[in-house]
Amino acid sequence: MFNIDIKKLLIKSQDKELVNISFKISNSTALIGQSGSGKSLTLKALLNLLPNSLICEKEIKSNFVLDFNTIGFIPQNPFTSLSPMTKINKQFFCSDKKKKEVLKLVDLDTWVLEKYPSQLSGGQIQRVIIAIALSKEIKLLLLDEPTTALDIENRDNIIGLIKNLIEDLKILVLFVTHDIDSVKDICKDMIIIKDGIVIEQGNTEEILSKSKQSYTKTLINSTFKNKDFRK
Ligand SMILES: Nc1ncnc2c1ncn2[C@@H]1O[C@H](COP(=O)(O)OP(=O)(O)OP(=O)(O)O)[C@@H](O)[C@H]1O
Repeated sequence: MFNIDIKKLLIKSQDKELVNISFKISNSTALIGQSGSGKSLTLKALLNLLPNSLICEKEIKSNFVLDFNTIGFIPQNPFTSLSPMTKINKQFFCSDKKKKEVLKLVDLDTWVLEKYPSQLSGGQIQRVIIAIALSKEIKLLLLDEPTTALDIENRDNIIGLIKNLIEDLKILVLFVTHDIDSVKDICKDMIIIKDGIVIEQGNTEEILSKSKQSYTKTLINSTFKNKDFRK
């Protein structure tokens, strides 16, 4: 199985330390924290897409090469993520055979290839974006609140799809979300961050049921609806 050991990730602006964390990913892992806690910066640092105005120091060990070919990224807003004037077919960079294969993985038929993004629903576009990510041989999938812009039915479908993909493809997942219900469904591990610092990390079920950290408890209580899960 793949694994990543982020021994050091320090992100600073000219006058402020924004993120200073270390964590391991050897499973499907959720990254949870309030707005402004440093989740998106962490993903951008892994993608090497931080703005030039920020300083980043990182020390990462992994048992595969971490680059654009091995990392897939699913953004928050599917509606602005694809080129609006280009048919879906031209937004893939792989063979027709591979397109068919990955569209099947996300439960879409090849008819979508002849459509423009505006002709698809939000859930369909998010599936296309996941299919594009899977058209490379990725080993790590970064998800940045991938269901925020979707209605509840599409949200549940996409969460179900991601869960199946993790099980079938055996890839690592780092899942940024505010939705603790879906963390329970998808992620074996979780990392809680606050103001750029790791507050707690470990097994999801243990943290959700036994955390002693007041910050974690507040996060869980404010967003976690399925109370029966907690003991
Ligand atoms: N380019 C930048 N320059 C300076 N500070 C920044 C920059 N980008 C983000 N920040 C600051 O870094 C902190 C972390 O931001 P980040 O976007 O990672 O938060 P987040 O946890 O993803 O929040 P949200 O859940 O709202 O998306 C915030 O205080 C933010 O204002």
